[in-house]
Amino acid sequence: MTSKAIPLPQLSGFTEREGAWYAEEIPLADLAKEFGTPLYVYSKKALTEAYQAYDKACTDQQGKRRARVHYAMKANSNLAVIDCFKKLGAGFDLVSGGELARALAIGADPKSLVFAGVGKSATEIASALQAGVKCINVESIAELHNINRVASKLNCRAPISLRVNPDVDAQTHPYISTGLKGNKFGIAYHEVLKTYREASQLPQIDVVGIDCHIGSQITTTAPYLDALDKVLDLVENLKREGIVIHHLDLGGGLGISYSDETPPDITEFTNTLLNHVANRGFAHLDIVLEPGRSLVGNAGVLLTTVEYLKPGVEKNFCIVDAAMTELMRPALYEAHHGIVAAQTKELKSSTYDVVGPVCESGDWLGRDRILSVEEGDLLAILSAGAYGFVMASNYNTRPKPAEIMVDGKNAYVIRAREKTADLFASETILPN
Ligand SMILES: Cc1ncc(COP(=O)(O)O)c(C=O)c1O
Ligand SMILES: N[C@@H](CCCC[NH3+])C(=O)O
Repeated sequence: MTSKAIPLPQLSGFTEREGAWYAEEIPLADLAKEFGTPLYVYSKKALTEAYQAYDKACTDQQGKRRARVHYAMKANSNLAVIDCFKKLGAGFDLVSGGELARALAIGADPKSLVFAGVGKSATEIASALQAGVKCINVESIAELHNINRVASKLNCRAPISLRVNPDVDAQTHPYISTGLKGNKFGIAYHEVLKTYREASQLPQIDVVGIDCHIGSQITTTAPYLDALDKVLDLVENLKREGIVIHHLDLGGGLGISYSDETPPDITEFTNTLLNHVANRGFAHLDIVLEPGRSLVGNAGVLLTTVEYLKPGVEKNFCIVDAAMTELMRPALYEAHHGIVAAQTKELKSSTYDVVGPVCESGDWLGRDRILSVEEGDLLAILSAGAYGFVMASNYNTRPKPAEIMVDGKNAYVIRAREKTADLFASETILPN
């Protein structure tokens, strides 16, 4: 039936009732029938609850706001998803001109936007300044000077913070660790004070904040507190030098449970960080949080149909119609996602590697899964709401799947399935 050996994550938007899996009030099988597979399905309830947990923890008992959530839309940037968060009161963390365009397309307040990224182009910097974003998080001295030049050309001032690389081990997968001195992100800790001094002398630059983001899928608070202490030490030193910091951006990175991980819950995590800031005497700062995965990861599943069962010499393969092109995380990080049959069947179970049709041996979605399935059955790949569709590709000329948002008994197409002909519509062949 399911991969019994490995626990499934706790989900609020997706439940099993009498052997059938539902997205809120709709059986997954009905969604697959109506919209086809592969299919991304998101639960509005699940992402709303996650946001509200952050929002509540960001408000003190007197109702005073202690921090603001700027959703890191890189995790899932579908307009319907970001619009839900905007309506709930979120700002956004951006990493490209494309994400800026998405935020502006849904009418986000530019003053709710922070813009990070190691390689912002002059065009992207200009768009952010023209839009009037809250802050550009600067990741190198060279970028700082480029921002100053662009602001000078536009005859405006650029609000900036420096992204500190605190050299703290987030104890996560090496590909998604960002706060170690060997990572490309942020300004080396020992160079931060010097760079702030330089920034404060530049004619078009306004120093407004300080920023730190140490990685993703982090399951303990200890590395956050280590990084926070280092950042607050810098804020103290800057104050002594007369450089005033107005906001403190603590980044994102809180992990979710894909199977048996036990990250702190959103409330505990947020309280621990904000109480630490307050205990060190910095509660007056405007505090920014940039969660991505913890808001959407467990609010989405990827539905896929079993094409063939292929008994192998060493392994049995369950070949499905989704692939690494739809969900790249297993191929890229050997990431685990729970996989369940959308409808339980009384069949003999077997152990399978769940694989896609793509022409790569790395094209797998789950390994050694115990499943009771036959051809044509529907599987749900769990915890696929973050870094799922956004990392999809058209490799092997595969159209990207549709995305659906479920709200109670209603399902909405929030992105239509791509059409094969559109994939090469902008290509041209030589005249002869
Ligand atoms: C600057 C920045 N902020 C926030 C995030 C969101 O991280 P997560 O989805 O792990 O919460 C990321 C991604 O790691 C990031 O690079
Ligand atoms: N894509 C990564 C997270 C990257 C976070 C962005 N810095 C994942 O799927 O886990």
